Amino acid sequence: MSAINSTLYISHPSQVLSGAVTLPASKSESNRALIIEALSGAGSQLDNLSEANDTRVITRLLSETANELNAEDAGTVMRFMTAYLAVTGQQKIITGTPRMLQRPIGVLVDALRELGAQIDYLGQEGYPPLAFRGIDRNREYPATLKVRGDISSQYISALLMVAPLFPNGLTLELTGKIGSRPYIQMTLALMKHFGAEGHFEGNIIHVPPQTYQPASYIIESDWSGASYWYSMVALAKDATVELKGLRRNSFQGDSAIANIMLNIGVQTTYNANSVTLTKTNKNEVFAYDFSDCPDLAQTIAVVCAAKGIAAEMSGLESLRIKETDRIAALQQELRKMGGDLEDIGNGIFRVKPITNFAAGPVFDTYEDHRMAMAFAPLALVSKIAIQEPHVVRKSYPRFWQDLESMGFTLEAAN
Ligand SMILES: O=C(O)C1=C[C@@H](OP(=O)(O)O)[C@@H](O)[C@H](O)C1
Ligand SMILES: C=C(OP(=O)(O)O)C(=O)O
Repeated sequence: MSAINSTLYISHPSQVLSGAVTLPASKSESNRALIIEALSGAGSQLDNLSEANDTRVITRLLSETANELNAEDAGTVMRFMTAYLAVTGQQKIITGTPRMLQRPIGVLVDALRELGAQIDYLGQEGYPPLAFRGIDRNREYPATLKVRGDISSQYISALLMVAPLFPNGLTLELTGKIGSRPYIQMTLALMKHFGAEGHFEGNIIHVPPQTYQPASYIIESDWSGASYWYSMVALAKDATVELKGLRRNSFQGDSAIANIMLNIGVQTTYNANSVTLTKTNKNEVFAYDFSDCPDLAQTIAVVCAAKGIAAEMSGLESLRIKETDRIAALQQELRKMGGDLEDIGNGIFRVKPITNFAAGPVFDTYEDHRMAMAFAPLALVSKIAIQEPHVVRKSYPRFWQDLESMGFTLEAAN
C-alpha cells in the first residue's frame, strides 16, 4: 500500500492487537536539536533524528544555498528558521504551503524587529512569506521583551533558542494565557543540555548570554505519535502493545497521554526503554484541559466519541490555527458517524458519544496528519476509509506500515 491522492480502506479482522512498534522520533525535539546545533557552529552527535517530513525540511533548509526557502507545512520550521535567519543576519526569503501563509507569525516578527532584525512581509501583514534583510547588531534592545503567550509557544521557543547569542541575553515577559507550556520547557531543557541555561519563573524567562556547547543527544520517540496507539488499545477487543523508545521522564508534554488514557481504558507500564499498553476499565465521564498538550486533542475527541465517553475538553483555542482548523475538521468528521464536538461556551467543547456507528465512513483529512491518525483507530470498530493517507508523512511516515504489522488490513484505491 502507498499511493498519493488515494483513499485507504482499513479494517482489522481479529480486533486483537499484540506486538511491538518502533515509533518515529519526536520532530519537536529533533528540530530544536538541529537549530541549536546550527547555532553552536560545532558538530553535535544527534542520534535517532526523526524521519518526519518536518525534520527533513529543517535539515534541508539549514544547509540550503538558494535564496528562497520553503518551510512547507511545518510550523516549527517556519518559526524556528525565522528566528535563526534573522539572528544570523541572512538575506533570504522564507515561504510555505498555502495553509502556512494563513498561520500567523506577527508576534515573532515584532519581537525580532525589536531586537534589530529587518524583516519584511511579502504578502499579508503578520503572515509568511517573509524577507530577511539583515540585522543591526549595535541596536539597543529592550531589557525585557513582551511576547504574547496565547497564540503559539513556537514564537517563544524560537526566541529562546537564539537568546544566548545576544550580548545581554534576553528576558521575555509572556503576556496572556500561556499555551503549550511544556514545549517552552522542552526548549529550555534542550538548551541546557547543550550548555545554555535559561530560567523560567512565573511569566518571565531570562536567558543570559552564553555559548552553546556540542554534546551528544538521543532523540526520544514521539509521544504524540504514541497517542494513536493508545486509542487503538482502547478500541481493540484485547491488546498488549509495546511502544519502543519512550521514556518515563520525558521532555515531551504529550507524555501526559499515559494519564489521560487511564480514563479511557488504557494502562501504561514503563519499561527500561519502552512502555507497554494494556486494557483496563474506562470512566464514563472526564474533563481535561488541553492547553499544555493541544496535539492530543484530536486523538481524545475521536476515541471518546467511539467509546461513548462524554468528555469535556477545554484549552482548545490554538486548534483553529494549526495544519487546518482542527475544531471545524473534527466536528465535520465526527458528524459522519453520529458523533460531534459540541461548543458549550467559554472555550469548552463536549464530545458527543456515538450510539450507532454509521457504516463505512470515509474520513477527509484536511492536509492534517493528525486527522488521519486520530480517525484510523476506528478501523477496530468498523471498516473505514481515510482520504489522502500520505498526510501522515509530516510526523509519522511509517504509520500505515506499522498498522499493517499490527494486523490491520489496508487497501488503497485511487
Ligand atoms: O514547539 C513545538 O514543537 C510545538 C508546539 C505546539 O504548537 P503551539 O505552540 O503553536 O501550540 C504543537 O502544537 C506543535 O505540534 C509542536
Ligand atoms: C501543530 C503541529 O505542528 P506544527 O505547528 O509544527 O506545524 C502538529 O504537529 O500537530
